[in-house]
Amino acid sequence: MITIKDKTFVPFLEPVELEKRIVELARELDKDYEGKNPLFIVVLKGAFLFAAELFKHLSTPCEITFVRLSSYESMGSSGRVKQIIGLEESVQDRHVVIVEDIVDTGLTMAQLTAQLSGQGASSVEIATLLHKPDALREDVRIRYLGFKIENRFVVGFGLDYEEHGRNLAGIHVLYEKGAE
Ligand SMILES: O=P(O)(O)OC[C@H]1O[C@H](OP(=O)(O)OP(=O)(O)O)[C@H](O)[C@@H]1O
Ligand code: HPA
Repeated sequence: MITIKDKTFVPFLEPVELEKRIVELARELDKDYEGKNPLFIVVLKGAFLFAAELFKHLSTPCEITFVRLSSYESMGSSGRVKQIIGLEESVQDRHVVIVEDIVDTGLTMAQLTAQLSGQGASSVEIATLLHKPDALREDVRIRYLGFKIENRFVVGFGLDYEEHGRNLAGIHVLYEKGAE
């Protein structure tokens, strides 16, 4: 068990499990994007560790860029997506892969995919480490998925609770009595 601020979290996905699955995702991406010079767009802050691990194992020639979007406040969605750092590159006629840490309500991904398609990308796919199907409120199609998880709050491996816990090597879930 670990304590972050006022909350207790318990281990949920170990670093070795994460790495194993991320290597598999990198292999799939290598196969699907060979010769396509994809543009990977990493959504900061949460996706920084997933992206780092993924790109270490990816060998297809590609470009990597970053945006910073924010919608989650404390332990819930604010219902609005703020663009803190936007995209510098043109996506016109590019094969784009969004690299995200988690798809929760789907609001962030629904807005970003619509924006990129509207800007003339040839294709837009989502690669996310985690997804909570029971929390989804938008029509979002995930092409590359690490783990489907229950609708419970998680931290670690890039994900935060009130900006803390991003540096944890594994994913931890909020401890709720009776939910273990
Ligand atoms: O599916 P949704 O309900 O839109 O939630 C997912 C988004 O929420 C988190 O970002 P957050 O707003 O916490 O910013 P951060 O990445 O800087 O922590 C996460 O990194 C996703 O981008
Ligand atoms: O479960 C979560 N934890 C941390 N950040 C998040 N952003 C969306 N869902 C989550």
